[in-house]
Amino acid sequence: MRHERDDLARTWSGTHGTEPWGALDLRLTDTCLRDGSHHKRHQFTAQECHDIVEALDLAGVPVIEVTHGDGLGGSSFNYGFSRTWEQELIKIAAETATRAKIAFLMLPGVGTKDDIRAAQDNGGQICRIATHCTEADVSVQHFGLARELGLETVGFLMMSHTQPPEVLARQARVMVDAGCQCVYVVDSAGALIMEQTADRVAALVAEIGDQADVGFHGHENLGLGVANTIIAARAGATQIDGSVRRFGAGAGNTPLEAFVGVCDKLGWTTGVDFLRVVDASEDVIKPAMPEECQLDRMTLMMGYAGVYSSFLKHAGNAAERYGVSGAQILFEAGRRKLIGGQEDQLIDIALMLRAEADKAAANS
Ligand SMILES: C[C@H](O)CC(=O)C(=O)O
Ligand SMILES: [Mn+2]
Repeated sequence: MRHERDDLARTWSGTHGTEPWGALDLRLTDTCLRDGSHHKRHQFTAQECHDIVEALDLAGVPVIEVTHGDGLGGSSFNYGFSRTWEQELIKIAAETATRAKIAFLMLPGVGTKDDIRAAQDNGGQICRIATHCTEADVSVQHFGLARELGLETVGFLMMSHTQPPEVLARQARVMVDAGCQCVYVVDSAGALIMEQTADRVAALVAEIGDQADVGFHGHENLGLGVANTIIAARAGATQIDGSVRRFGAGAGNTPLEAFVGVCDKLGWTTGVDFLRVVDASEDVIKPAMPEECQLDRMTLMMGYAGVYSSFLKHAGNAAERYGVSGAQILFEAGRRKLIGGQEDQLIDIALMLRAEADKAAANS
């Protein structure tokens, strides 16, 4: 069986000719067990965490992110309570992985410094700190602590579509000066389109490339996850996020298994076994998903209006509760330029839409 798999991989890899960007070497992070937590409404079981980590580790995925969808401390009334405590999930992941490093996410203000210490005690090795893309300054003390603790550090500039490349580059500089070793352009809304991704990544590479890596985290809300990720890599991103089977917020993340297949064909190195990661997708990830991530009216609206992907379930809940259109809630959220942490405003928007509908009905 192994022999056949090797033959198959040899037959199909690099079949599309010379890649003008050369043979890139990328480090992939799977985020099913963190970004997918939004899609799963934070209901991962210990067994699912174990099985997913085991399968991804076997496929050779080098980094696996595990945390509540909104990062350490996210289990709350505002964001949704976890079924299994995230520190327990991190511990299970670290005990299960034989090769992969376990990463965890934290948003300053949602998580605390003590949460970072606990995540490290439970086996987390990479501390990823996320801020809105104009607020990198709130991450300074957390990067300082993470480096002091000997953790590897990654910075997340969320909602990167809202700012031009030069603003993002300045924010990346703040993170790097604080001790961040890789800054990600994070397309939280799945709103970036090809060259917009490349320009942002290139600006970060020009600003911090001699001191730190640049990464890219994509979402599928306009169906551009893989395309944006390819162009990000060509622009210099060397750390790449995705989720097997797109298991993530909104329409999901860049499908990691598809991206691995593309890399094989381009002659880029990821260290991930395409056939094994496809098996993981079918046999382990799919059964753990509540349903496939959909490219539908709601998620397309997120990409179109530039809405934070994590708002999807909150908008759906508000729409159901007040009998209004979820897509209209998201459209208005985009118009108001809401950012992560403003989930409560989705309720305000639903109430406004309800009042407008009641008024229209009374006048008709
Ligand atoms: C907390 C968010 O879900 C982080 C993220 O994955 C994104 O902004 O995208
Ligand atoms: Mn995301």
